[in-house]
Amino acid sequence: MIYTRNLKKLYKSREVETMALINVNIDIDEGEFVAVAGPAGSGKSSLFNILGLLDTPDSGEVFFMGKECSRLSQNKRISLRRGNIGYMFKDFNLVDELSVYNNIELPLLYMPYSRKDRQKMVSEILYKFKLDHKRNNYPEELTRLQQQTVGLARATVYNPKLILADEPAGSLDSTGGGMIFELISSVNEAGTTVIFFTNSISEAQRASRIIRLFDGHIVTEAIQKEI
Ligand SMILES: Nc1ncnc2c1ncn2[C@@H]1O[C@H](COP(=O)(O)OP(=O)(O)OP(=O)(O)O)[C@@H](O)[C@H]1O
Repeated sequence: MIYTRNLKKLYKSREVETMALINVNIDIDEGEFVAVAGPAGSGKSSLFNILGLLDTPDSGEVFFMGKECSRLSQNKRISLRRGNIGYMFKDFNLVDELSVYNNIELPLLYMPYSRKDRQKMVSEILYKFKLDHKRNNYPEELTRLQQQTVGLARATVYNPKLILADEPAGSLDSTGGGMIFELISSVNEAGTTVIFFTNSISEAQRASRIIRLFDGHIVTEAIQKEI
């Protein structure tokens, strides 16, 4: 599904150079549920952005669905990720001015779906995630768990092949975190590959496999349980 070869990411400012990723090699198969775990500054966001085709490495390669993407133009990366990759962000990233329904519909507006198809897709996911009664509410009227559930609904409404989630429970209490991980697991069980990024080992243990990052390196990989 997605794999990398000798990824390097370097940030340069006038005074300092930071190696955010150093020779990162990962292989993720279709249908896997993988956690990338590491402390602050270990390179998780850099890897999220590169695996999500939002950014490119300074060297090394990224293969997504059989295609090498590290040197693709921005437009080509946009068309490859559109419909294929769903993103969940730590701070939800919902549009405050849009209702729950319109937030979830938003990515579909950039894809070739008719209005009728969009209505069907959004209604189905609202029902599935038990958000139907909130369809006309705005983000500020929701609990944090409901906001993150809308974030997951928006990431999955077009049935992407891969979901990338950056600290999906980072803004939630442990009960809310447990509930969002149950929903993410259900999306994975339905066939979507999931990679989530976390600084919490107990959260990482919800995955089938943990990839540990430390100072831009992969430290160990552990199979947690049979898939
Ligand atoms: N735009 C940038 N300019 C300069 N340095 C950066 C930039 N982005 C990240 N870094 C540095 O690269 C390293 C890896 O950062 P990254 O954000 O990928 O790690 P992280 O594990 O996601 O951390 P956090 O959990 O704090 O978000 C850190 O040392 C960070 O300070």
